[in-house]
Amino acid sequence: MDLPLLRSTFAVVERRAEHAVTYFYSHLFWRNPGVRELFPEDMVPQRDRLFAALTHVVTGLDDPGLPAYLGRLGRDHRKFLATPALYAAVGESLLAAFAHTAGAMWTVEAEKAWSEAYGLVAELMLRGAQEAVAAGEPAWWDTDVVGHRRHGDDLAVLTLRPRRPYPYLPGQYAGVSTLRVPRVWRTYSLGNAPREDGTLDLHVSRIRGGAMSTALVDGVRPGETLRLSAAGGTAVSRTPPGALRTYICAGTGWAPVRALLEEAAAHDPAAEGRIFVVARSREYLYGREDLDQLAARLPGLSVTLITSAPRHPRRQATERLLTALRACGRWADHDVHLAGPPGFLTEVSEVLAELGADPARTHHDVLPPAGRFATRPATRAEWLLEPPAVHWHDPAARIPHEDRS
Ligand SMILES: NC(=O)C1=CN([C@@H]2O[C@H](COP(=O)(O)OP(=O)(O)OC[C@H]3O[C@@H](n4cnc5c(N)ncnc54)[C@H](O)[C@@H]3O)[C@@H](O)[C@H]2O)C=CC1
Repeated sequence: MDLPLLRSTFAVVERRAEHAVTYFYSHLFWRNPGVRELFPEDMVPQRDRLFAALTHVVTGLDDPGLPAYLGRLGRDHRKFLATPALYAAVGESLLAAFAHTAGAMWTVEAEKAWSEAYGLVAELMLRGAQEAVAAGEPAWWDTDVVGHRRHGDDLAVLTLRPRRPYPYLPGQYAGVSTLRVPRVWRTYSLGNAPREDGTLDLHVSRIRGGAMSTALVDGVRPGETLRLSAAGGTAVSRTPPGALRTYICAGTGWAPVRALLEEAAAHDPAAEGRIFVVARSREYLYGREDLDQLAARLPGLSVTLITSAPRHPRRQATERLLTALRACGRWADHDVHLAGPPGFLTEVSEVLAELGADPARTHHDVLPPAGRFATRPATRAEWLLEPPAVHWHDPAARIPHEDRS
């Protein structure tokens, strides 16, 4: 495959990404009546996602990990009802959009290189999907909502009972979809270690204008059905029994940490280390009872709760956390588990590295990809060639202007 040619044409297309994406979707929907209904109503996040995904593929074409990644992606895309015919239609429209946007750069060689590259991507994704079918894995898991507990105006913990066994590890996340917001999938961490009755918790923080989080916090009620996609994420426990560890979470980042603590309480109750729970204010420190109970089962872990002072911006809590982390020692000996808003993860990881924590032992979910569109919140949709990273929503999207700092 002609990588330099792929990259040089992509660089040209990328400069007119907005135009290319508009052309791509218009072409796709015009040529394939019926396909529009497979996509969410709000297409704006789709546009960002498409280019984030293309960037990932183009930059990673020579990455030996790409086939496995694309296989997982294909397996996951069954939830979007992605058929081989749809993969072919997407490829055709993508090439048409590139040809239109790249102008004089779109030579016969460039078209051949892109056609081959897309063919390979589609083949690897479809193979992943076929393997999942062969293994008997469903495209998604239907679950019944059996509990819905509010914590203040913006937070809710939903309890779901999957209708068939749902495999996952503590610390992982799942795509979630509700018919209240058709065809939209959002990622949420699973808030408990697997239970005997199979139920699992989602912790949801409402974002302003966020259709999915608003539906889950305000709308969804027990008795309704939610769909879950296959669990993903590598921020699972790798700490050997007895080794030191630190758990740091902010906001609903408490969910995966809670799951990891449940796992530790069951299998490694003598674990030693520390837990830091950060929230924008005392009212947002939800789940205190659970934390107290888990702390009692894990007496070797010290617990520190950190919030912003009343009427102070929410990020003051992060500054307070960083002060507390600087006062701790032996970072090189600790496995660290981090969960929370993307900006929080970036800032805390950097400080931890400065303090001597080993980045290879600092575990958190992948951050949203950097790039041209990265500053826009990608909140409510996923589709073919979704971006590589989990799109935790951008908390800035829900901070009122007067509270930004
Ligand atoms: N596995 C993971 O990493 C998980 C991540 N999340 C993400 O965590 C966030 C939770 O949202 P909320 O509960 O509403 O939290 P929030 O918006 O109330 O933030 C909680 C605290 O995080 C810190 N923070 C927020 N934005 C920051 C930034 N840009 N830089 C530094 N510190 C920052 C502040 O101290 C704030 O008080 C969402 O973005 C969600 O997508 C949620 C669950 C799991």
